[in-house]
Amino acid sequence: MTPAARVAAAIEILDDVLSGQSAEAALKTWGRSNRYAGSKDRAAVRDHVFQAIRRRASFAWLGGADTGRGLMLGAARFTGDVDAWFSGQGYAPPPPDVSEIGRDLADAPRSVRLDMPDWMLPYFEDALDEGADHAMAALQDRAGVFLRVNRLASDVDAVIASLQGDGIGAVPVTEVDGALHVTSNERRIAQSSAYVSGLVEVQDPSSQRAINMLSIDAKSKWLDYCAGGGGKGLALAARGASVVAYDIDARRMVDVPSRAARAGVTIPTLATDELARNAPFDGVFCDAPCSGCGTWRRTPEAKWALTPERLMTLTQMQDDVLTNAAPLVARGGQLIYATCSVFTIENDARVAAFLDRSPEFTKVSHQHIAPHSGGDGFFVAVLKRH
Ligand SMILES: C[S@@+](CC[C@H](N)C(=O)[O-])C[C@H]1O[C@@H](n2cnc3c(N)ncnc32)[C@H](O)[C@@H]1O
Repeated sequence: MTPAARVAAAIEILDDVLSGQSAEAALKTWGRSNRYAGSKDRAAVRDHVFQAIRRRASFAWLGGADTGRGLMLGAARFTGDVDAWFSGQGYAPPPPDVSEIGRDLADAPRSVRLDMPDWMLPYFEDALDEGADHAMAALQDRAGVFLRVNRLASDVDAVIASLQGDGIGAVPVTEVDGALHVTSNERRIAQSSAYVSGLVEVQDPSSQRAINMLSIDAKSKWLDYCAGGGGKGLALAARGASVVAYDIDARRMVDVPSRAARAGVTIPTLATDELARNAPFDGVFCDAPCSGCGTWRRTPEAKWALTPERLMTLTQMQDDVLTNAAPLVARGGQLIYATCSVFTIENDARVAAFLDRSPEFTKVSHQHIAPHSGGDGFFVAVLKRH
């Protein structure tokens, strides 16, 4: 496919997304009916689609319409590719006509320039003050790919050499021990021998930083309470903890046993009625359900889907998680509350409300990580039970 034909494909897919399909579903449907497209074409089309969703407001402003064509025309005006992408030759979309007037981004409202729903601006300002615009701007572009070196099985230098052998470039992330930034051929990771043999896991450096700051005694007993795919539990196990996993939706944990086996550890999964009999735990890690606003570079559709009502529902779920997890913590043990959000209402405010109703816990430390730190936005608080 020519670069312009890829843009034409992105326009078609974006129209499906704007009419309500998820980007993954729309990409899949397009892929099925365009089997001639090679892996590089598919990757390029996917990148166009996700970037247009990340920058939906500013691209629509520049392109003159909130449609597939408007967004890609805005993308072309943003990168200076209008003549190359919109030539009308071959499979290229037709050139812009007089009605498709672009507007100058300098004249756009701040929420459009930052590609953020208007109502969310105060939430970013409240949490990040001067850093708010910088954080929102960081969410306008694609995230990097990062790995966690499995310290039970290898070390940073050996992993970098192994990845190099598979043609993949990676460098250590400054200040996050054991984290690597993949600098080339990131799409080969899942086939690389380092990945297949469990020397690395894909994990954002902010999550790694949060686990690194915890004090974890060897063989101490930990519960990954909102386990999902088990990312946090795997990192806890790599620190020497003995880990079990729980998620209210057991189907989300389906990959936990195989990921654990690949990493050379065992992480049993528990059902709700098994929690109490396996308690108490030295540590309970609650990676709570949240807006995910710190990760919106990876999940840009979520940025446009969040509503004030949904945010309030999430805070209730966060309170429930803390309330239900607290009795599972041993006396002297740790309760960890984490989100991939930067909003105060999901972070400090939830911890404060929990401490108010739970006098047997005190806060030991907490960390806010903004999404312009190199990794995702993240929050972690360490609470101790007396
Ligand atoms: C942020 S995700 C977890 C991501 C996961 N820890 C990881 O590293 O990949 C939040 C998870 O919390 C689960 N969850 C929501 N409410 C819960 C509750 N009351 N108790 C336990 N898990 C809950 C959701 O099913 C979801 O899988």
